[in-house]
Amino acid sequence: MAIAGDMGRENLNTWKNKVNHCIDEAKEKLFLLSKDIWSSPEIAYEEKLAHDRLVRFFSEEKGWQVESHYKLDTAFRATWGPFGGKDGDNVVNVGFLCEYDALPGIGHACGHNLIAEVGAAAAIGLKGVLESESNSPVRVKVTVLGTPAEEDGGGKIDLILAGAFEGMDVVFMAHPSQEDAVYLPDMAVHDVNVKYHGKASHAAAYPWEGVNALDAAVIAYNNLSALRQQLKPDWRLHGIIKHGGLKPNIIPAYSELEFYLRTPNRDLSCLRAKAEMCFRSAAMATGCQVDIMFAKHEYHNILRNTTLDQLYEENGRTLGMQFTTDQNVLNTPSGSTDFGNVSYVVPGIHPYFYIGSDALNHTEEYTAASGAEEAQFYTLRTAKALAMTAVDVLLRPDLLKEVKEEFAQGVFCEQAVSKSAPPAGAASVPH
Ligand SMILES: NCCCC[C@H](NC(=O)CCN)C(=O)O
Repeated sequence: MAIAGDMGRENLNTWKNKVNHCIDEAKEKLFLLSKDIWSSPEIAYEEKLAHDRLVRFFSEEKGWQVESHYKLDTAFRATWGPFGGKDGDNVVNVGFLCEYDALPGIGHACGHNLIAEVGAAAAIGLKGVLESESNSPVRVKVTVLGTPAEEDGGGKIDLILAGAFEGMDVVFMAHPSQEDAVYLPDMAVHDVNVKYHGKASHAAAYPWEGVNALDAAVIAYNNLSALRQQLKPDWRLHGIIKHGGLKPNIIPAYSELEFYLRTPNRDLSCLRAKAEMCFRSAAMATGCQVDIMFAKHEYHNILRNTTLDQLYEENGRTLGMQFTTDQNVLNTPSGSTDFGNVSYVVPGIHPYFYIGSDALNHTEEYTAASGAEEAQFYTLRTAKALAMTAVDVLLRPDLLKEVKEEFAQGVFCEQAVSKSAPPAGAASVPH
């Protein structure tokens, strides 16, 4: 790949070193930011303190235009630039995403405080080098988007629909994990909430008068467990009973289930239809009424951009990252993310990073690891690799074009696959 105009490899390296220097200079305030978010965990769409803390962080930095409550109550946007290039040049808008929602009950067990820190650090690093190198060959704008509600709901999808990603050329974020990995296969997911309505009665004196909603939930749960054997190995179906009654001697008049349905690509219709039959048949068996409510948004799988992946990997290696080569890890579904939907509207990457602990995400041990000082080295190293990748995109001519061409091709192929899939609905469920 060529390197911009008269800017040779040496210049590219100078820029990258400067990015790293700027991030290192800010490390104390970045740790404070992350620690504050970690100390007051808030669940999806309720991240008021995290929102305020991030807004304060960018307001205290020079030169950022900060919009609090940007399109969503707990979203924000901070922009800097355009800067460099020549008046009238096309502006390259580089986006960094911050997540900051926690899980109910166990705090920042997925390390989203570190995701916020990575986004902030990478943006500061990129701005720092652009400011200090007055000879940027391209006109650049840096956008930080605070995206709430990844664990539940899909804040990024709300923001896509509200136009928040329009005009962005490329977008970066990274997610804490057990290893450094440029890409792990995140799956499409659709959440479903199911309510059974029965009839209460004295469970010993006149049980025949009751209609047992807990039985419906249990039958549905078992139906889905039986279905699991017939699913493809890389599909996932799992859930909880959220409400199962009030007391053993009251036949439960109400029960509630919450399930996640996941497949490796965007077409969830087959799994959705199969699950729906499991829920409905449980209602029939018990005589309950059932309400099946699929979530407003489906998350898509991540559309990969290998051009960006390779750059990130090269940059990560220069910083000492050892990317996993374990095929089990690389090929096993790693959950889901609303970044999947972003990856279909803007080219981007969502690498995973080691945080200095073998604890597994969504455990109390991971919560502890996400708040520990030991995670800082790895978090800032990840931010550096992302910002260095942004530098590549800005300084190497034709690279952005390549990134965009791969993106367009990927979207086109995915659409072709979706169109050839059978229509959604129970009638199309294969046996
Ligand atoms: N409501 C469904 C969203 C679940 C998102 C969650 N995300 C992560 O764990 C991030 C790592 N991929 C999940 O997959 O359960």
